[in-house]
Amino acid sequence: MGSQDKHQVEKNRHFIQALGHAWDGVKDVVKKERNMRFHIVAAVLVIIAAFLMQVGIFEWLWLLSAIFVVFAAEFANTIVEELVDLVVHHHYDLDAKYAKDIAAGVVLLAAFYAVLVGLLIFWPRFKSLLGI
Ligand SMILES: Nc1ncnc2c1ncn2[C@@H]1O[C@H](COP(=O)(O)OP(=O)(O)OP(=O)(O)O)[C@@H](O)[C@H]1O
Repeated sequence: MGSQDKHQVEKNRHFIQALGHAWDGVKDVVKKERNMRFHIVAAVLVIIAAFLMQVGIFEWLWLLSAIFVVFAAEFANTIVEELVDLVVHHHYDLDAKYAKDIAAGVVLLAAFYAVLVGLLIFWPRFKSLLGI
């Protein structure tokens, strides 16, 4: 973990310290989770496409919301994975499997939602670009 206060267990003393720990959390998820890096690449591609196709303000809102829903789902999934591993220490456990599979399901649903939003916004533009 990236924190400078490696052994801190008491509450944060000030906002900047809390912000530092929150930023460490974001960096850790990006560093440790391959899927998170995949989501970031996909989000950058969507943002480039949205710029190129000059989508409107409400379409930007839908796209950005979909991106953040996927990011939030991946963060929630990582929290569940870390907590389960903390409790069962990598031993096989049916409840652990249940919790992790549900957490992964949340990411799947979020990704499905994002693909749907992307299709609704980009498909009509692709169609007119391709002349079909
Ligand atoms: N302790 C456990 N007991 C039982 N099943 C487990 C356990 N740990 C993981 N699994 C099973 O393995 C799957 C993948 O585990 P885990 O999510 O830890 O790995 P991952 O591939 O790194 O996930 P992600 O791709 O979301 O980061 C889980 O969805 C679950 O089905």
